[in-house]
Amino acid sequence: MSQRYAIVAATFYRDLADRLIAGAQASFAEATGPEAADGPADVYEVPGAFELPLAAKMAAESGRYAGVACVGAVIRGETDHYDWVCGEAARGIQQVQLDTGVPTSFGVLTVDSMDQALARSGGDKRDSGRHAADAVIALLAVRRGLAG
Ligand SMILES: Nc1c(NC[C@H](O)[C@H](O)[C@H](O)CO)[nH]c(=O)[nH]c1=O
Ligand SMILES: CC(=O)[C@@H](O)COP(=O)(O)O
Repeated sequence: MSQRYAIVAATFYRDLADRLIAGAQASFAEATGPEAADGPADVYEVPGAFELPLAAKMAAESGRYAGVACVGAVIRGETDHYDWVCGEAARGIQQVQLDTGVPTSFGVLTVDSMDQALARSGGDKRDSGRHAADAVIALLAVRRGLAG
């Protein structure tokens, strides 16, 4: 039975979420191979990045997934709301993986503009969705290495 993964996506910016999900799915599919014909990752959606940690915790504790990739985009506005959303998403996601031992990655764009977000979701800068899945795969490889 090939490993299964969860992608938890904040859809505050729908188009950016779709780009990030596609990147994560591509990475998980490459890691799993063709046996998972319907794709090795299940996608769960939440309204915004602030909800990512609890959804990731639910997925990690379900026992169904080898790892969880969290994706989303937070774009700075006029107030300090950006700081609170980003900070709590990052802190919460990190706590999930430390508490559960299930690799749970941070693929949340924290940017000042839509252009910056587009460039980092499969544009000319990077694909943070793919990187989030890559990080899950890498942590699972560390565990396999330690298991001998
Ligand atoms: N401004 C952005 C948000 N804000 C919403 C919060 O994440 C949260 O859903 C709300 O406070 C209710 O708890 N979320 C993003 O993902 N991106 C943003 O730019
Ligand atoms: C990141 C945010 O929450 C942001 O979109 C909110 O915008 P504002 O700070 O102008 O209220």
